Amino acid sequence: MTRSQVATGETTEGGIEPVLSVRSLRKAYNVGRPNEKLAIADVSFDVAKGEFVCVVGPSGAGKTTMLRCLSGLLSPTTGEVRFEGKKLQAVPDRLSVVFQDYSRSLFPWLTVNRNVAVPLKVAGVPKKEREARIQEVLHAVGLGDVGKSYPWQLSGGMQQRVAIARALAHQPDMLLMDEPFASVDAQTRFDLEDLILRVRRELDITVVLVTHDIDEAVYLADRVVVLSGAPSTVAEIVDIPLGRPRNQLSTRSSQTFGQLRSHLMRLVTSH
Ligand SMILES: Nc1ncnc2c1ncn2[C@@H]1O[C@H](COP(=O)(O)OP(=O)(O)OP(=O)(O)O)[C@@H](O)[C@H]1O
Repeated sequence: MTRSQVATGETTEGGIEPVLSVRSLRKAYNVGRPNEKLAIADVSFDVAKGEFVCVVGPSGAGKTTMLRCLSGLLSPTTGEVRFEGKKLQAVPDRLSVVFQDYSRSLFPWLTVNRNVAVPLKVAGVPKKEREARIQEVLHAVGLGDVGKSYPWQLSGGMQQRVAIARALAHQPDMLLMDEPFASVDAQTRFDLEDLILRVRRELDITVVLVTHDIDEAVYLADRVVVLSGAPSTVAEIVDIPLGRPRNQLSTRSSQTFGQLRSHLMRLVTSH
């Protein structure tokens, strides 16, 4: 399947399914009540296996609402989301979500090892395998030696690494991330962006990441889905033809990066 086919949602004649398919997604809150609010009017796009797709849009465009619909945490009002060919009814096993607020997503009374173990215990992974996987994912996010610490003993960036490790522990095919680096300082943010690019490459996972930061979207993505203001539609799906691996200094200072950034900036501010 070519990139443009994925962007428009076509499948090839051979019928290769995208890993995630969003069709005519519409989401209203408080339907039938005086405070009914249409957050998403009509959004369609597909994500191919192994792709990194970022979603940007003006504040209040419905980015978080959309991500919740993509994860199965919220049901669309109309339209559908398919993950690995199946219509989403609940959060599927092969999908993990990382939210912005690590301080609320980690359990402060559990050590790092035990925080990462939670989804594995829920999934019934045997103790020995659980311990091996915890070591593996903590090592992958550069936290091999803090397993016995508590989250509150770690910096914000380290806590978000724990949240990422926990999301990776049950070996998802797809990672959904909602502003995952918004609560950390600029240098830590760059480190975490590079971390997620490396982990995604090493573990061969598909990523959809919502961000309000256009530079971050261009730096990370293969394609960027730009939402219009609420109630949102897709303003444009922009290909990011920057090579990989990317580098915080050289990629961000390239001419192509600057052109893509300006184009996206115009799209987001004009909607
Ligand atoms: N639980 C809810 N009940 C009612 N309205 C909601 C609810 N959650 C979100 N909304 C409304 O839906 C619209 C989209 O909100 P959402 O948080 O998805 O946007 P966003 O693009 O993520 O915003 P931001 O960039 O500011 O984080 C907003 O007008 C918001 O007030």
